[in-house]
Amino acid sequence: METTGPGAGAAAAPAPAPPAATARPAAEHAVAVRHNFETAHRLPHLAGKCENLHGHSWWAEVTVTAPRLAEGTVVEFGSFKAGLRSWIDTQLDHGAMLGSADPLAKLLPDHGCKVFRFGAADPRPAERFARDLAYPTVEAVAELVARVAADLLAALPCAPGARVSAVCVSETHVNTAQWRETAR
Ligand SMILES: Nc1nc2c(c(=O)[nH]1)N=C([C@H](O)[C@H](O)COP(=O)(O)OP(=O)(O)OP(=O)(O)O)CN2
Repeated sequence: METTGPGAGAAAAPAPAPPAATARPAAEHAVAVRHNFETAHRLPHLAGKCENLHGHSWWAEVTVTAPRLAEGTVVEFGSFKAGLRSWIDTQLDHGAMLGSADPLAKLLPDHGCKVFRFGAADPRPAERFARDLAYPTVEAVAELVARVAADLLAALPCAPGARVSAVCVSETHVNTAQWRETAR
């Protein structure tokens, strides 16, 4: 009978635990695109000067992240930018972003003005992205752009696991808001 060697005496050491299913990769790739738009907004729920209809030169930066590349890219810049720019220019640029409860949201379109409504119970197709966002604060605009960008990305060829992970929107040189992905 064998009395020495592996397996004899003390119990075998437990096998190392497999990586947790939720483990994040050690590194990821991220690309970002920017676009600007000239758009008015009004925040009647905030006291002060933002109750006035006023305009800003807005910038939006959208970051797309993926754990690995496909054909060397996360997503091809040109096609992603084309979709993002087209949506922003059509829906927001040289228009006004207003809460649907704002009387101007009814008045301005009656006078031929371009209006994008936040919190609309009867949204146009593009306004559905902002249906649960009551007023066009910078924070809400960042969340809107994140939803629009995710919708555009879903229709494009891109790397496996590619997703919109962050959006930064600025209304002035000193006022910015970031939307960031948390749970995955
Ligand atoms: N958390 C938020 N606060 C404010 C928002 C917002 O979207 N989210 N928006 C505004 C107004 O839109 C306003 O245009 C900006 O206000 P404010 O920074 O106070 O105004 P100025 O740009 O004139 O300020 P400076 O002093 O010139 O920096 C308000 N708050």
